[in-house]
Amino acid sequence: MTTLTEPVFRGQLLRRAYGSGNRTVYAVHNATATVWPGDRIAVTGASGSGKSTLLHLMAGLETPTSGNRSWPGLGRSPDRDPASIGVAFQAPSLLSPLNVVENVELPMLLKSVPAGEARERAFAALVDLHVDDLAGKLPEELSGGQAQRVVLARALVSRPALILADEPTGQLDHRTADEVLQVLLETATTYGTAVVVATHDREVAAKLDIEWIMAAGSLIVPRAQTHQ
Ligand SMILES: Nc1ncnc2c1ncn2[C@@H]1O[C@H](COP(=O)(O)OP(=O)(O)OP(=O)(O)O)[C@@H](O)[C@H]1O
Repeated sequence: MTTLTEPVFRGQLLRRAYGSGNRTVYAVHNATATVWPGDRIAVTGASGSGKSTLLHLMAGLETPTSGNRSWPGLGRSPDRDPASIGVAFQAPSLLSPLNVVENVELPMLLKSVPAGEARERAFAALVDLHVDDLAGKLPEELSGGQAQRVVLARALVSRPALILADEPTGQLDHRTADEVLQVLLETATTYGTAVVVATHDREVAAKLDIEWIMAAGSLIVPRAQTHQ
């Protein structure tokens, strides 16, 4: 039976290799870490150090070359229920035929939330992220920063147990970045959501409680997080 005291993610000696032979790159090398409900984690490190690959492994979107991972606190694997993890990744991920509000309500409809409630919650998330005026627009009509906020609204709206966000404020001005991070953290507090944010921005990292550092594929985490 699932209890609230189980981690939402556990990875042990996770590796992800690209290429083969002497061209093999270990984007992530022997990463071991645990995420507990409500954790607020920044993943920092230089460009190319493996932050995005780590988040993709944690989301179940990449298969590890070796190592084990599990999501005990989610009750089931994200392979079977994609809506239980909210993801906000760098690659354009909004569905192009759907407008903004339809994109944001989609994870809830997949979870069988009634359509009226899904629409209401989608609007509320857009209001929180100051993009409700864009509700009827198509993804191709959005700027990079607007799309980033819509993707974040979609990640938050189904109140997942775990949100993984890759540079969620990378295309935003300073003030908007602060507001967006605030919304993310408030939502996390309200719903006990664990948040893992990959970022280059020291100010963003300073607002989170725990720092994981990626260095050339190796993950350095606070000691307490490797032994639980
Ligand atoms: N699909 C892929 N095929 C081959 N190599 C890849 C692939 N994805 C990532 N890599 C390599 O793995 C390493 C880690 O990449 P990753 O995107 O995870 O780093 P990052 O820390 O997120 O970088 P950035 O901060 O620039 O987004 C890099 O050397 C990259 O070139």
